[in-house]
Amino acid sequence: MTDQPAIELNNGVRIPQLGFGTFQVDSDETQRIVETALEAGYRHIDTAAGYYNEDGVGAALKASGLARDDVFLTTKLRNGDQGHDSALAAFEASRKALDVDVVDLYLIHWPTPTRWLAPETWRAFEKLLADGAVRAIGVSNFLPHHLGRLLETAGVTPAVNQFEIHPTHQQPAVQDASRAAGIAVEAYAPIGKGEDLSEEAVEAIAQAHDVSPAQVVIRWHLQQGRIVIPKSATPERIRSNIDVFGFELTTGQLDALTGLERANRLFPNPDEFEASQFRD
Ligand SMILES: NC(=O)C1=CN([C@@H]2O[C@H](COP(=O)(O)OP(=O)(O)OC[C@H]3O[C@@H](n4cnc5c(N)ncnc54)[C@H](OP(=O)(O)O)[C@@H]3O)[C@@H](O)[C@H]2O)C=CC1
Ligand SMILES: O=C(O)C(=O)[C@@H](O)[C@H](O)C(=O)CO
Repeated sequence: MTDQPAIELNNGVRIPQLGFGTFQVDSDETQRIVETALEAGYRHIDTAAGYYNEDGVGAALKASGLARDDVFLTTKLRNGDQGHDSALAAFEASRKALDVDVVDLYLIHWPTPTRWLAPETWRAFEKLLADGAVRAIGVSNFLPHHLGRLLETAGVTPAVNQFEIHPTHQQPAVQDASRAAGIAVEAYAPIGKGEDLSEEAVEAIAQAHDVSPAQVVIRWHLQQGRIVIPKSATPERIRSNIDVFGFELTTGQLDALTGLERANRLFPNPDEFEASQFRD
């Protein structure tokens, strides 16, 4: 493992704080960009059954020649596979596609509150954890009331909540509720799908440090203790997005970025997103 910051999860497992996202990339391209990412030094890859590219991630891992223990792999359960037995079957399919024995972090992708199958899904996740098939279990897109509802019946507290956080949409109440429950906060769409990079404050801070706007925003997440998983399919950006350990933002610069909040949601509201994520 390269010398990068890690966060200790609530069960003692350590996750590299900076990871690499793979949403909206097909399998072949995923293999190429994950190979580039691993060469650049990323040791944490984020995928999902619903991205239909887990096999590309697995192929890149094999091709890299890195030891399995040196790379932290996260995948997620598709909404349509929630339920106890269906989650266990879907996990086996993900494990096969990734071509690994153990997944480091397995997430319930969305709460799907109308169907609300989280309690029985979570029992399956707890079994996978007890069996050693996964090292940590968590959730994604859970708002405070979804966390509260899950915790009423959960035996194991989720290790991670992965949700949308970038300068123009930070969801402070979700961050606070997650942390208060001992759940690590992981930022997805961390640079606002690229859209937050043209904010004047971001550009000014980038100029001051002679770095890119993306490096500034990634650094803002890291200095605030969040796990962060930027995606890029562009080799130069893949490399520069991890080159963020040679400068530090001042408190004033952190505050200026936090001041960009304007509830600018780019992904669905978790209270409304019930899509199965099946392809057909
Ligand atoms: N749990 C969930 O529901 C969700 C999880 N995720 C996860 O989070 C990851 C990251 O989120 P994502 O939605 O991909 O968005 P990001 O915020 O990571 O932004 C990705 C976009 O920014 C561009 N970009 C990347 N680096 C730079 C740079 N240095 N300069 C300029 N533009 C740049 C990319 O372009 P290009 O690729 O062309 O370089 C791409 O268009 C996902 O890939 C996925 O793994 C995301 C959404 C939902
Ligand atoms: O990227 C993800 O992980 C997602 O779950 C979402 O992008 C979701 O699948 C979607 O497509 C929202 O429109």
